[in-house]
Amino acid sequence: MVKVVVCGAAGGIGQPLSLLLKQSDLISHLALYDIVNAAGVAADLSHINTASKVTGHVGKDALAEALQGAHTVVIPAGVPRKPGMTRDDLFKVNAGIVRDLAQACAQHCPKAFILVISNPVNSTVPIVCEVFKQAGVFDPRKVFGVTTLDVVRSSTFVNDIKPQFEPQANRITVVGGHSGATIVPILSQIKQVSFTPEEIKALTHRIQFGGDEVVKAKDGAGSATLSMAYAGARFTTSLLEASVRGKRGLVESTYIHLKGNAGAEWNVRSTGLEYFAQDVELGPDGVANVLALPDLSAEEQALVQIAIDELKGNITKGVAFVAAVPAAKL
Ligand SMILES: NC(=O)c1ccc[n+]([C@@H]2O[C@H](COP(=O)([O-])OP(=O)(O)OC[C@H]3O[C@@H](n4cnc5c(N)ncnc54)[C@H](O)[C@@H]3O)[C@@H](O)[C@H]2O)c1
Ligand SMILES: O=C(O)C[C@H](O)C(=O)O
Repeated sequence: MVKVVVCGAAGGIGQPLSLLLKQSDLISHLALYDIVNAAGVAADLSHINTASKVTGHVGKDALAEALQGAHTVVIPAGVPRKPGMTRDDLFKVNAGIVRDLAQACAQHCPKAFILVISNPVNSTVPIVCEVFKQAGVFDPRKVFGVTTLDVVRSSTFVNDIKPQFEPQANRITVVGGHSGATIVPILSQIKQVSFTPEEIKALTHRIQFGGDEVVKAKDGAGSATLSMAYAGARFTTSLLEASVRGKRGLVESTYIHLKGNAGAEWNVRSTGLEYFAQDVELGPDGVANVLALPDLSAEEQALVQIAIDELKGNITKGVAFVAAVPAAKL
């Protein structure tokens, strides 16, 4: 029995993500939770003739029942950006939403994998970890900031200027975090095609600010939802393949709590950070091994340093929020 819960399932990401997860034969129960409309989304998806059962759970009183027995909880709950906003501007609304959902997870499914999509990811992942630490149930192998969209964009944008680069076949490591300058794609890894320094600069900038392209094009109607649903389903599927099916060698870039994860000592030493996005090998219990950073060009080293400086503030902000305003018992 593999129960996957989507918190924020009626939203712009939640609906297409739930549709994609309904197609997975790794999931036997898909539980859709939201403060509105989850019953309708669940009724709709439940008519699809794939193996999983779908249930809808609406409002805070239904959260415990949604989370009970969860193997994996995916969290895209919260408000998206409008033009002119940074992801950090979302903190004042989303921090409390994520903290309370994390508290409920710590209480009702403490062993579940928690996949955080809600922005600002650089701070919301520390919020989840701090809540789990307070509850005495924290396992650093099991909490993930979903940064897969940066990886997906990297392959797509490289292919846009180098058509011979196959975007499906080639995964690019993206390290750091998930916002602007904290997103550092390691383009020097790419050996199939070559770039001029100007191309590297332009590509890096486009990947770092890819989210802004969508926010601008949607013009007040939100941020990336469909590409995010694709990326979220890809990460969830990789994790399920590793943890349920026992598939080995699956690697994804993801933002994690470094300390307590195998292989992360090097990253802790080189970044001085508690959290960092990096390639990890997934296994039966989540993070099996944090891979060492690949060799970086001088430009990438400078970008990582900029990311580290910004991440420090993002992490401290999330940790301080939980210390100042502990989650309410649900
Ligand atoms: N990690 C990434 O790469 C990435 C990519 C795109 C968007 N995002 C973030 O994902 C979040 C959601 O984006 P969206 O476009 O789906 O927004 P949306 O407004 O369309 O949907 C959000 C959903 O969350 C629900 N919600 C609000 N409070 C809730 C609560 N307490 N419990 C459960 N559900 C709750 C809302 O009812 C809504 O259905 C935003 O914070 C956005 O910035 C992250
Ligand atoms: O840009 C955003 O605010 C949403 C998301 O983080 C993205 O990268 O598309």
